[in-house]
Amino acid sequence: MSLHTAVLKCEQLIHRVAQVFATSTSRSRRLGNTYHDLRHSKTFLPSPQATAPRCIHTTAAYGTREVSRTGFDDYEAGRRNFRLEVPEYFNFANVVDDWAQKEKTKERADQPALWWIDDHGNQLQWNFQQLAEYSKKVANILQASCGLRHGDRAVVILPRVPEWWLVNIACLRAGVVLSPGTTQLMSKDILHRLRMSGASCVITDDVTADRVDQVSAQCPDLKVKLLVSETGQTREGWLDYRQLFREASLQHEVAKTRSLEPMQLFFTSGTTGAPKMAEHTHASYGLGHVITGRYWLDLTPNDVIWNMSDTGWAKSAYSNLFGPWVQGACVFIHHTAKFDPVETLKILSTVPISTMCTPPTAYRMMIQNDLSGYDLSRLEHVVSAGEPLNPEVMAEWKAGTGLTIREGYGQSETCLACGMFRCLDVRPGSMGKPAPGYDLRVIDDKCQEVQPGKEGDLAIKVKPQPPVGLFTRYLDDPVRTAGVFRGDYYVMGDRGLRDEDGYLWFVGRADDVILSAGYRIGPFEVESALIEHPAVAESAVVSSPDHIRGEVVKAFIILSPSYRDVRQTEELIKDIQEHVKKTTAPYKYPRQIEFVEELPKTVSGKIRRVELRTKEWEKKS
Ligand SMILES: Nc1ncnc2c1ncn2[C@@H]1O[C@H](COP(=O)(O)OP(=O)(O)OP(=O)(O)O)[C@@H](O)[C@H]1O
Repeated sequence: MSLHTAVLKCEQLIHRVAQVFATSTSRSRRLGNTYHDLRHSKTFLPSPQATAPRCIHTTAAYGTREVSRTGFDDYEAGRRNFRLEVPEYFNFANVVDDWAQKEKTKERADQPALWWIDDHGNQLQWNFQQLAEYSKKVANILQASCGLRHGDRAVVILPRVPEWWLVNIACLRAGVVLSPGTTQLMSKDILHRLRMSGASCVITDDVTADRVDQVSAQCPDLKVKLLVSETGQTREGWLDYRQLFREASLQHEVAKTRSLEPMQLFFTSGTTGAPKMAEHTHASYGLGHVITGRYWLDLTPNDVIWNMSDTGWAKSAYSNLFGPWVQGACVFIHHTAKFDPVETLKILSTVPISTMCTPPTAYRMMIQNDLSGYDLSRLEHVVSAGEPLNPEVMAEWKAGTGLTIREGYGQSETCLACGMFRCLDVRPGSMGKPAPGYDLRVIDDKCQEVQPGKEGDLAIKVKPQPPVGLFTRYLDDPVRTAGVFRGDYYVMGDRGLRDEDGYLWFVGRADDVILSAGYRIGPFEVESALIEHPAVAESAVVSSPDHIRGEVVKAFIILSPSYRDVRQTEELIKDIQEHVKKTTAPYKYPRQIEFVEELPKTVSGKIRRVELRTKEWEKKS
């Protein structure tokens, strides 16, 4: 099947996505701009009509559904009718080119596809035509200057600069397999990634270039280094992206990539141990994220989405690239070193962002502020993923903004596997229902589905067919790959349960579940109870060894600002414990509490309970 006939056979998708996958057109338009001109250019601002429609928040309670604009209105029927057919050849760069073509023919309004700002007041907006053209130049840099060939691998470690998006699309165009990394990586991590991925090229900025140079001699596969300097500097042993960009040709033919050949390699967050390298194909992420963009994010070409994920994680591919652009939406980026809740709220008040995707931690920090002081009326759809979302946080956000946060659940190994889709009545604390195309179940050790209300392993049925979005393997690690499959299932490493109505509830990562005196206790439930206490800003709950119960629940707590100077900590501990006993089943209350200034987190902001637990057990062994 050719690209032209690559069609998503989902009832509601057929018309639209068939157009998206239609022929790409190669065009040539002279660009007089240098890089710096581009960065500071204000090409256009979306007209008021082009911004997302204002939402009238009529949902007084969580129970009310919202009208989905692009996804489905009837969950069961939508799932039943969903088909995602994989053609023999597929390349997402053609989707970008197709939107570019639609802009020319006015089928898509002339509005940004990428809207970028930084902390210094710089702003940039590119439409799909510009994205298509600039990424063709970068594809030529990769092939002609870096000497990369179809199938070669490149590690890309860039902060949230516009070049990250160009390099992503350029790698697709050239058939180069991209492995993204976060700028927080140090030399040792970079060495590990370069070696594990076998990359022949590294693309990075000034800061990380230093770290690469400390280890590059130990990477025999690494042939070429491409510097994307923010300051315009050059560096010995590195190709200069800026210079090459100015000279690169605009003519480029998209590589003919098979749907099932490797496209990207993602390192997992390392929440539970050393990061694993999950391999995805052109189809698994390029096509699989139709579910993310259309059904969960519910995006249209008129939407502006802000996903705050770091460029180094799979989540960025979810909601910063494939999900939005398959729908023709605009990706908004704020290039900043650190998440600042007040700055975030200010941006939401001034930029017409319609859809926000951010982890629970960010919501937890934002609700510490008086939300009524910000005009958040343009926000229409808000989602959360990466960690479980506490119902208390949801309630406070709802009280302050009128908006319901809808959860999504997925991994680097998958696309969105489960979500609180807009057509579903929300149940706070639940992750929603399985995504279209995903047969996500709760199973026991013998691969039998467990009864509603009973805890088990969250697992995706992969036989007779795995869902399109599933990874192919952990690179060069057949043992680990085999270890995550059980019978007909891919076992996700998380524990959960399903209620009578088919909603899924996250209990905890398999390793984080606490076994105390015969009870199984998920940390999330205890943390959700704790955060309802006014003294608790954030917490992490782990097991601690106990000679009678085997293990007990221990909570590490960051106090909220008004409690930081409290002296009677014993009294406060008792009060918090009593509160938990009243809020959830008493056996779950934390018998031990320790107040801390901060919690260990992965660079993607997830709490590393494994670190606290290990220290706890080492301390007492
Ligand atoms: N909505 C959610 N609720 C609860 N947990 C979630 C949610 N979304 C994602 N997660 C957690 O994040 C995990 C996926 O994250 P990711 O692929 O980045 O790697 P990781 O599991 O954090 O790291 P590692 O596998 O290296 O330990 C899921 O398996 C789950 O544990």
